[in-house]
Amino acid sequence: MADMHRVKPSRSIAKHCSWKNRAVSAGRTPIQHNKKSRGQSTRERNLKFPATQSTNEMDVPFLGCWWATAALLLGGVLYVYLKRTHNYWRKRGVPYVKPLLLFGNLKDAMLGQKNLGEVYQDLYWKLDGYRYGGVFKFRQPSLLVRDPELIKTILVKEFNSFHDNDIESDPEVDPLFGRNPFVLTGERWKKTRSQLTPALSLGKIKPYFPLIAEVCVELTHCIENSGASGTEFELKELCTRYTTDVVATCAFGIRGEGLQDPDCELRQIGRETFEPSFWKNMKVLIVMLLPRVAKFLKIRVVTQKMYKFLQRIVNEVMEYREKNNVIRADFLQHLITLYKKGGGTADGFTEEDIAAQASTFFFDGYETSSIAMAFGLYCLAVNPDVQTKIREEVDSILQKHGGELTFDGIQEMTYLDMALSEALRMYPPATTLMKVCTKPFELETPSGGTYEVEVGTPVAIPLYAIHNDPQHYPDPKRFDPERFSEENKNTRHRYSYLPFGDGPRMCLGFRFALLQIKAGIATVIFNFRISPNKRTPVSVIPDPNYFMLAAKGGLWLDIKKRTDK
Ligand code: HEM
Repeated sequence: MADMHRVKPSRSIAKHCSWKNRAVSAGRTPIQHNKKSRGQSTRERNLKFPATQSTNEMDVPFLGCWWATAALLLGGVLYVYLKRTHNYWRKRGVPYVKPLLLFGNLKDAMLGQKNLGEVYQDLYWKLDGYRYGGVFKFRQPSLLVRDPELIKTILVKEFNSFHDNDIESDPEVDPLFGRNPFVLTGERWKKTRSQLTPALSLGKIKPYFPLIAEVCVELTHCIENSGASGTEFELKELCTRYTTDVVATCAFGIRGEGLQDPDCELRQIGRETFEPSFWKNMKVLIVMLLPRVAKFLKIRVVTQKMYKFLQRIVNEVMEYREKNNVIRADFLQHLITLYKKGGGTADGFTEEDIAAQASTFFFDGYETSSIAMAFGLYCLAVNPDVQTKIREEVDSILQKHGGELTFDGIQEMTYLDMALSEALRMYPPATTLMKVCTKPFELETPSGGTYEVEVGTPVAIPLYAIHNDPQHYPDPKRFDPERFSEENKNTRHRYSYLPFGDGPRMCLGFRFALLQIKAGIATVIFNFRISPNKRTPVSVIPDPNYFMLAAKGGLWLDIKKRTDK
């Protein structure tokens, strides 16, 4: 609470007084200066002039003075510009966290000292006791929302006032990412969302399941045949190779090779985009936090090399299917159907849209899912009793379905569902929802007045902080799947759990994500035993150089073949 500013009328008098005192002491400065200038100013005393000087020689210090004055003036203007917004929340009677001059409240994220989720968690606690408060995204005032009921209002009830995500990408500059529903706004978002939604309903993803099951077989082979020192694996890397292959087969219609070859082309593309590094993180943070700067600097999330690669594979597969009359139950087929219906016109669904939306699957789906799967397995390794319970569930359901991993079987694994929900609570891959106000909206201030959220105001919903708040989840660091039993779920506010967001902009691929993650975890638990080793972190430290949530140093553990099957 130390650096949080609350608006209390009685304090404003004190503030006036200190302001007045400063003005008086400032008034003294010229007098002191005049005293000094009776003789020589410090600057003059430090300058050594020759006994006789021409006027031209005298120009040098004069020029120096000129530049110094200009620099001072410029610095002053910049200072005023950066500082100008700092009164924003105080003037509106909104509790807020005191900003720093350049970074606002995001210094630790921008300097790679803390993960963005942790930065928003710190701000969340500084605003403890309030439903919402003001923070600063650099110099831009933005809202941080704490109260689940208010979150529901923003995401669902008053969706029209918070319609868009706080991110911008120009399709002209970044043709693939610029078409991603996550960055689209207004009518264009609505149209694209309605085109893609049918392909990701529970009924529509059921036919994808045999493709996922094939990758699960590859996953088993991969674990049996590799691993540093035989049994040691880094979970995030292993799970990313799995989700790379699932995306390859379901979204691009090709056989993935990530589990066979960790350096296959699609995995390289993924690494180029997502592997934690200070500069990559900086690029993505600029796109996420300073969308206008990103637009001005023409920063691309999808590099030219990736763009060409993704475009090429989509074109090749389309050509092959066209020539050979192949129709396959996958996401790409859905996109091809949309293209054919739209006639490929600029107004309809174009060829570039096919590549863009197949890439959406890749960019929005594969990394988030591999993070969730890795944390899910980590939680089971360090909680062997839960692992045993899940193994019993998987064994009995597989037996019921003739020893096969099936779509229906996965839906019956209720304890696995509870355990994965708990892992997503503790470690939500997307740590913060970033919305923007699109229509003025009134909020009550703590003093009983009102404040109108202005169009363009960013709104942060800090999922990582809310999911780890003991008020919603007592003893939040304890992994306890029972929190997600039907009975226990009903004891807390629904909007205190949002790993996939909610409302009309909720994650489009959440059903698919849960399906592929559960299939992957069930495969590992059915075939192997997983246990911590010397390198397994006792507690997870979020990687500061990563815009999502990943464990610094990785999630290492042992995976050994089951002998009791
Ligand atoms: C565990 C895995 C995943 C997590 C944790 C996750 C999380 C999220 C979150 C938090 C959002 C923002 C929701 C909001 O603003 O309310 C989102 C949006 C989105 N996700 Fe996911 N996601 C996952 C997997 C996937 C997959 C597999 C796909 C694709 C098949 C996908 C596609 C999308 C799309 C297209 C959006 C933008 C939706 C819109 O703005 O209309 N996600 N996701």
